[in-house]
Amino acid sequence: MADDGMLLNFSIPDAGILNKPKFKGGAWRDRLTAKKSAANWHTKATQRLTGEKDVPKVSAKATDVNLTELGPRAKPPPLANDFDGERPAKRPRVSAAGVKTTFDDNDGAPAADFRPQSSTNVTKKTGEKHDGPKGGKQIISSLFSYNPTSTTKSQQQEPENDETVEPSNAPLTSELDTFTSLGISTSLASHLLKKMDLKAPTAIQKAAISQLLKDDSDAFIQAETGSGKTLAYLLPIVQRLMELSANMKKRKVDDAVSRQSGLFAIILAPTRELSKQIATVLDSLLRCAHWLVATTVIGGEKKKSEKARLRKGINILVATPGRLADHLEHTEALDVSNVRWLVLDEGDRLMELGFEDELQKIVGSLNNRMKVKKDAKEAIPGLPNKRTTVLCSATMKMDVERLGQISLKDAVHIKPDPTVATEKNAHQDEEQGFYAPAQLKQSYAVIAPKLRLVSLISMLKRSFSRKGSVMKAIVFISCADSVDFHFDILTSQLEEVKELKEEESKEENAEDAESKKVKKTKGVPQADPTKLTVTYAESPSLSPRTHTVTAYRLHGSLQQSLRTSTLAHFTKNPEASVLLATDVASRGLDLPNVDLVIEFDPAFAREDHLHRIGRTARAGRDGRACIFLMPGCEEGYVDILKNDRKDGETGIHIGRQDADEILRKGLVTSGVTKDKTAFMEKATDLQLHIERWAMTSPARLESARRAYQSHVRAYATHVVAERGYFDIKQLHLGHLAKAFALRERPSGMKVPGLRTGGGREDRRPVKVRGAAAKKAEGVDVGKIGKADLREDLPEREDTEEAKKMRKAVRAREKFMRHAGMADEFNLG
Ligand SMILES: Nc1ncnc2c1ncn2[C@@H]1O[C@H](COP(=O)(O)OP(=O)(O)OP(=O)(O)O)[C@@H](O)[C@H]1O
Repeated sequence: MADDGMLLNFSIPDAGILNKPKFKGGAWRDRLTAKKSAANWHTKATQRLTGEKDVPKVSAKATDVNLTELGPRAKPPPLANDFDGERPAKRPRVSAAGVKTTFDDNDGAPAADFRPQSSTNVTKKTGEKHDGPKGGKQIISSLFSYNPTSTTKSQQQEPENDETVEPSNAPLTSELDTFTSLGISTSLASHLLKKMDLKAPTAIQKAAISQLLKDDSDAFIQAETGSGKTLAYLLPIVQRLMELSANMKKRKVDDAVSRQSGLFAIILAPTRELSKQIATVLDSLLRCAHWLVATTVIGGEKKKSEKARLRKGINILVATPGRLADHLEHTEALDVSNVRWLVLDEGDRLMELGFEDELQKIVGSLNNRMKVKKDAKEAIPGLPNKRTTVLCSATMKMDVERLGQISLKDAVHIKPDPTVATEKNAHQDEEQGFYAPAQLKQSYAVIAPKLRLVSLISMLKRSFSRKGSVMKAIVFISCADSVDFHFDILTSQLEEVKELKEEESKEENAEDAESKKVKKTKGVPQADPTKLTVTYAESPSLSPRTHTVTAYRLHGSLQQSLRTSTLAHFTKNPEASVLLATDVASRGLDLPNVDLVIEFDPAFAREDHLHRIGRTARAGRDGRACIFLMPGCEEGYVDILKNDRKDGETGIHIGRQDADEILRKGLVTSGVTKDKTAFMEKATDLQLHIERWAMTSPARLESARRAYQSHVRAYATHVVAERGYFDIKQLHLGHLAKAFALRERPSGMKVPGLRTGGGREDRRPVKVRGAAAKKAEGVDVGKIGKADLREDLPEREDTEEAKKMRKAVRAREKFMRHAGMADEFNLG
C-alpha cells in the first residue's frame, strides 16, 4: 500500500504488542476461535516487525523470550515509521527452532546474535561446552548491534589539544622565591634541598608558609591537587617547633624540646593511607630535627601498641578522627593541653560522612583541656597562647558558617596567589571555583554499555604498548566488587591474549623476537588472583612482548595491611603498572609517576572527579585523564568537565576520543590493515573469550554477577545535582550485563528492584526507592548521603523527621559498606 502520509496514533503497550491476550469467559469453542484468530494476527504482526516474509511458525513463548531477553528496557524492533534514527536498521530473524534469533549484519560487522540457550552451551568458534546459569537462558548478543548512538558526536568532536600549557601547580621559578625568603631557617631549607630535592616553594607554599609563620590566625588553605599543600602546613609547624626548641635552649629552661615536652600539633586526615603518607613526609622533614617525634594513631593495629607509643611521648600526631576521638576518651597518657596546631587535611571530606561528630568531640576536648592547662600556668615559654586551626582542601569553598562549626574563626583564606591572602568573608568568595591543574590533558570517550569492558582493555593495552610511554595508570571504578571482577580479568590468562601474542610474534623476525623477550617483573606473583589476599599480579592481557605490566587492586574491603603493602608495591614498582581502585585512592594520595587516570565509572560528584584526576599532573608534571561516558544523558556531563578549569567563557577544551579508534588502536596490532572492521572482529573475539572465561568457573560467574549488581546500585548514588546526567532509569541493564561478561537476563540475577513479572515496574534499586521516597518527603537524600552516613545521629532529635533521616542514612551507609567505600574512612 502506498504511503499516504497519514499517521495512526496507536498506543503500543510497554510490554510490546506481541504478548498474546488471555481469553476468559464464554464457551470454550468461542474462546478457541478467538485464540486462533489472535494467534494468526500475532504471527503476521511478527512478520511485519521482523521484515521476514516466510517466517516459520514460532511459538508465542519463544518469541516472548527473544524480546524480553534483550533487557528490561528493550522495545520490540521498530516499525518502519517508528524508527527513531538511533538504531541501526537491522532486522531480527527468528529461527525455526524458536530458540535463536540472529540479527544479520550487512555492513560487514560480525553477525549479531541473541541466542537464548539452555544451560549447556556450545560456543560458535570452538564448539566447547560451558556451564551456564542453572536452568537459565543465555543471551550472546553482538557487541556492535543495537548500540545506542552518541547524541553529541557531530557537534562536539574536538581535536586533541596538543599545545603545551604552563603548569599551574609547579614549584616557582623566580630566583627570589626561595624557602629561606619565606622565613624557613637555612638548616631546614638546606635539608629540603639536599635530602628531599625540593629547591623552591610552590605558589601555595609561598602563601601559606609566610602567613602561618607570621601570625596565629586560623587558616583555610585552598589550592588545586598536587600543589604541595602537605608541606604548606607542615613546614611552618616544624619551623615554629624548631624555633621553640632553640628559644628554650637559649633561656636554659630545659635542654631542648624533647618527646616528653608535650604534644604540639595534631594533623587529621580522612583515610589511613593519607595519614600514613603525611606521616612519611613529616618523618623526612624531622630528620633535620631529630629531637622532635611524630607518630600516627589511625587504627588497623592494636590500640595497646598505639597507647604505648603515646605514653612514651610525642610532639606531632597524625590521626584519623575516629581513632583520635577514641584515644581522647580512653587514653590518659594522651595529654593535649599543649596542642597549638590542629590541621584538618582534606577538610571538606572530614566534614562529610559522619566525621562531624568526631570533629566536634575532638575540638571540644582540645578546648577544654587547653583551658585547664592555661589556668595552671604550666604553659611552655614561647608557645603561642592560642591554638591555630588550619583546614586544607582542593575542593571546598570558603564558607565561614561551615568553618565556624568546627571552630575556625576569622580564618585567613590562603590561595596560591599571595596577593589574595587576606581575611575574607563568605560572600566575597562565594563565586570562586576549584579547578584541575592546567597542564592536565583531559579527554572523554562515549562508549556504548556493551563495549565498555573491551574498550577499557583496549585503552590500557594501547597505553602500555610502548615501553616507558606510560609507567603508571589508575582506573577508578565505582565499587569494590567491580574492582575485584576487573582485576580478575586483567590478571587471568585469556585465550585471546595468547592468540594476539602468537599473531604478534609471527610478524617479528626471529632476531627481533629474541631481543624482545618478555621480561618478568621480579616478585610479581602469578598466583590465583581470585583470592582476595592477592592484590597484584602480572597482567597477561596488558603485557606486550617487550615488558610486563602489573595490575593492582585497592578498595576498602581489603585488610588494612594488604592495602598498605599494595600501595607500597605499586609506588615502588619500576615497571609499568595499573591500579584498579575505588575512591579510596582518590583523595590526597601522592603516587609517583602516574601518567594516566581513567575514570571507567564517573565519580559520584564533581569534587570527587577533581580529586581522582588530580592523582596525575602533580607538582608541575604532565598527566592525562580520560572519562568513560555512555551515549545519552551522560554525554551532558561534558559540560561539567569543561568547568574543570576556568578558561574564558566556555571553559576548557576537552578532547573526545573516538570509541572505534580506541578499539582499533588497542586491538589491531598488525600495522596498516585495509579491513576497516578488523577491530570489530578482534573486540568480539576478546569479549567471547572473557565470557567463556567467566563461565568456566562458578566463582567467576558469581563475581561477575556481584560486580554487576553493585555497579547498578552504585550508579544510583550520584549526587542529586548530577543525577540528570546519571539517570538510573536510562541505564540499559541488558547491555550493561554484557560488559560484565554476563549472558543472563538482569531480572534473573535478582538485581534489587528489577521487575520480576510483566508490566513496566519501578526498576530502581531498593535503596534508591527508599531514597526517592525520602526525596518525595522533602528530604535531600543526596546531601544526607554525602554528609551524614553514620548511624549515631543525635538521639535528642528523635522526631519523625529524624527517624526518617536515620533510616535513609542507614540505607546509604549499608550500600557504601557493601560497595567497599565506607570502611575506607576507618573510624578506628
Ligand atoms: N616545593 C616543591 N617542589 C617540588 N615538588 C614539591 C614541592 N612541594 C611538594 N612537592 C611534591 O608535590 C607532590 C604533591 O604534594 P602534596 O601531596 O602535598 O599535594 P596536595 O596539594 O596535598 O595534593 P592533593 O590535593 O591531591 O592532596 C608531592 O610529590 C610532593 O613531594
